[in-house]
Amino acid sequence: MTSTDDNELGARREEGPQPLVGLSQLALDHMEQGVCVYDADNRIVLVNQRYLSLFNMSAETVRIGTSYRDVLAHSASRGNFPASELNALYTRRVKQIAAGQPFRTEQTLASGLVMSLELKPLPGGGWMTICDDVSRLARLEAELRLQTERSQHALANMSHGLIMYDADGRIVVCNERFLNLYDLDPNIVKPGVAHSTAIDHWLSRGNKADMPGDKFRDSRMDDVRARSAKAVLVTRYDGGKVQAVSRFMPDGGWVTVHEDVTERLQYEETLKQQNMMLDAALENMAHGLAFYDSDMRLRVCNNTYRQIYRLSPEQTRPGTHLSELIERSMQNGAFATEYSPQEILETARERLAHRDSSPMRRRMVNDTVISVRYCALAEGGFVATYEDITEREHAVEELSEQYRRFDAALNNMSQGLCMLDSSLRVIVCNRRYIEMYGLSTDIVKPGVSMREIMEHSCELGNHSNTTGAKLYADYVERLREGEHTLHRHLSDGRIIKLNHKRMEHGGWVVTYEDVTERHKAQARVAHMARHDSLTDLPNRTLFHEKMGDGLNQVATAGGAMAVLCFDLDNFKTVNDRFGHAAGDRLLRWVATRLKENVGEHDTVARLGGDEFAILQRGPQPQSAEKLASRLVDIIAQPLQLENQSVHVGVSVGIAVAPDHGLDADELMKCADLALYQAKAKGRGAYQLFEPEMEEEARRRHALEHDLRGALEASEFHLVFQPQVRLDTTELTGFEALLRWKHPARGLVSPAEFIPLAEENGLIVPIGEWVLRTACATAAPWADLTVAVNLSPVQFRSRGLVTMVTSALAEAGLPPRRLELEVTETALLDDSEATIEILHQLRALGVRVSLDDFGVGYSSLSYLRKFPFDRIKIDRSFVGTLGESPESVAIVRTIASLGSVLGVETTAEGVETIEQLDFVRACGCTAVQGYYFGKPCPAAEVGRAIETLNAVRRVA
Ligand SMILES: Nc1nc2c(ncn2[C@@H]2O[C@@H]3COP(=O)(O)O[C@H]4[C@@H](O)[C@H](n5cnc6c(=O)[nH]c(N)nc65)O[C@@H]4COP(=O)(O)O[C@H]3[C@H]2O)c(=O)[nH]1
Repeated sequence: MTSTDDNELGARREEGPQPLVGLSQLALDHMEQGVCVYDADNRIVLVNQRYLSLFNMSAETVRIGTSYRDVLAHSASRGNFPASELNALYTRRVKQIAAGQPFRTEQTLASGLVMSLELKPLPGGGWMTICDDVSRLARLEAELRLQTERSQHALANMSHGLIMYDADGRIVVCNERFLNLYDLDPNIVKPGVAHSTAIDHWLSRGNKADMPGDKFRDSRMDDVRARSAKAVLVTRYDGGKVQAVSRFMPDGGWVTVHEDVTERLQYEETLKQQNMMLDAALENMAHGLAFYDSDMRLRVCNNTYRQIYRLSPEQTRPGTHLSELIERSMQNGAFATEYSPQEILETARERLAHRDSSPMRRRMVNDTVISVRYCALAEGGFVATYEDITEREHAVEELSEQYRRFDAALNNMSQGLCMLDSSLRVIVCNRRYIEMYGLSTDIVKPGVSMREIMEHSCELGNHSNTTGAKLYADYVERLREGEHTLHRHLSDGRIIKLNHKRMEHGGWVVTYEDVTERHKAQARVAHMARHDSLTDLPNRTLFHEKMGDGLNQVATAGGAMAVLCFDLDNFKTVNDRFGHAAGDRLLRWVATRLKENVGEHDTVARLGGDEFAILQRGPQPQSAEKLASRLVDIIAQPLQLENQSVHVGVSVGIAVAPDHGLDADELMKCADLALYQAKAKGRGAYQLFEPEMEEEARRRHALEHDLRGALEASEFHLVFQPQVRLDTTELTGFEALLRWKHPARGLVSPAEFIPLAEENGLIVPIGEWVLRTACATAAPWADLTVAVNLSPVQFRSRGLVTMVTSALAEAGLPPRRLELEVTETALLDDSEATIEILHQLRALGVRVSLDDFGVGYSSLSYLRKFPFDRIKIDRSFVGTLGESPESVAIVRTIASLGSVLGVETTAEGVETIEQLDFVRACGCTAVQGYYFGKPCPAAEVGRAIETLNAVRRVA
């Protein structure tokens, strides 16, 4: 107590027995609790120091006699509670005290102390308050709570299962891991549950030990009783393994920790297996293996080692020194004689000292070669490996040989070859490759990149208009596409074909082939496929393509295009007379004339034989007609062949797109029809297609169709025209002329149907009918001849001579009364063969005359080749005698020619007395014409004979 208090207490002492007050006060002052006693008027009668210090109150203010209200006011002023609550607090407390029941309350003071206050009414009035600092308790409690939480947390998060029992064998605590580990029910396994119950539940969940359940339970109980802390291995319901270890506590309880050892056991098992396998592998290794310690003493070796060195297991006991091993194996005859034990040992020492683990060869007996390596170990000692490389050495030798062969093959290949790795660096390349590009062997060698090679190749000038970098970039791009072939056009004109094939393990094999010649040949073949070999003009195929293109252009862009079809008028004659070489020259000459007369965008083609065609753009048909006219004139010019001047002409048919169509075939057909007409007009003419020509063609077709049935339908008959000797006006015979009386068309002119029959070959059967009918008709005529026309086509058909023989025999007509009329055209086709036939006919005794003489080109040469009995001067000359001096000259010439050759000359088409007189004056020996008689049916021949005889008599 303070001195101030002493004064106060002194005053009190006077009020009571001193010894008691002093002791009480002393006791009060040493109390842990604060005490303050109030009288019934709520004034302090006793207060201890602890009370004042707990509330941080002044002894001057709070002392005996101080009212409770003042005490509270002072406490509020010390910040122990808000002053605003003073009245309310005072009133409430006083009321509670007045209720006569003790009560407790807690108050947190300004100092932070937590104060427990007990207010108790005192018997006989008054009351007291006992204050206790409960702050430490509260702190302890909080700490305890935290500790407990941490423990629980640790327990819950333990990786092992944990269960704790008390001395009575009841569960104190177990963690969740424990429950999960064995799939236990937390409602069964919980604090307070007996050990045996927990074991039963554990067993019921499918967990087991390596003994029956009952036995296991008993064994566990025994362990507890014996406080045996042994580890038990149990099997979980899912097959997992758990190790349980119990620890006994001083209070009699125990804790068991359960650890899931499934993986550990598996790992250990695997390790065991691995070790076993390693042992087995070591023993069964193809390589010999031996471990030595730092003293070069053997620690372990395998069987292969023993076999290589011919050592027994006894001789290779651990601890045996390497030198001993070497000596023993030498004694056992393992080594070839070239080695000494010291040498081998020394080598081993040196290699180990230098940590040289490179392989070294050891020759053993039987030509076996062992590769030995010493490999020093970090922890001391070394491992030695021994590999039998005999086979490998042989293989290497073989491989070297193969490589030499491969190298020879590679360098003797006609193709270049380059093997590239996946980063396009050269693995190997051959000589041909280097030569092909003229590369330097200093640059192109294994390891060089394709990029460097390309740069080098560019520097050599192999590739124009590019750089090595660009070339390489393009190359890489192409390789991305995979295997491919590409063609490099080198600046010297060569073409190199590069073929890229992937290699199995990455990289490329590239072959290089000089395909320049092949390309040229292919180009030639391609050119030949579309060009005529003789003239080098486009052929029919290319012409059609070009025509297609041209027509497309006309269809899309407008304009016009003409197709001109050319046919040489006299080609066959030239070919026959001068031979094929001359014919070829003629064709080339024509090709040149055509080419030099067309524009650069026009196309000249040879369609075959003597057929040519031109595609011409420009205003049409004017351009085409102009061109045709010019070419007709040019080709009509004489040409020197075999030192002779030859005349050929050309006929031209023209069709124009779009006027005559836009279809190639259609247009060609139109040009052909026009050509047909041009030829019909006479030689050396051109003709523009006219739509009527189609009609004409149709008509011709219809006529042809009817003609085919005419013979069978007996629509033919013969008429006979008299032939008269001029000097005596004697009737010498008749010319048989064919007539076709069509049921609908009426009489069709031979001039119309004979060419048609010749075109389609019908002339052969028709001609036979004519001959047989003429012979049969003439047979009864007394000594008169019958002249029958033979078509050139009949000469080409086989059996003409036989047929004539048969007709004569059949009719009983003496051969000398048959005269066969042939035209020059028959002689043109295949003159040699024709002349041979004529000789055969002559040999039969038949007379042969040359018809329509004067209109051909080579009459004189034919006259030399065959001795005709008669020359018939074409009626065109006779008909124009009055107006054409040329005709006069021709008739005169032919007549005098006949006279010189001793051949009869018949003037055809004599209609008038003037013509008769004239041809007589010219020296013709015979005539035929309307003057002496028109052709008459067979029935009228008798009368004609009579009439002519009468005329003769008159003459
Ligand atoms: N204007 C006129 N014409 C006269 C005169 N004298 C005769 N003629 C006609 O001239 C043609 C003479 O026959 P060709 O020169 O052999 O010419 C023949 C001949 O090349 C051919 N031909 C007729 N019959 C046959 C035949 O059986 N076989 C063959 N292969 N061709 C025949 O048809 C051609 C024409 O025969 P045709 O029309 O019968 O015409 C006949 C005849 O009627 C005359 O004074 N004035």
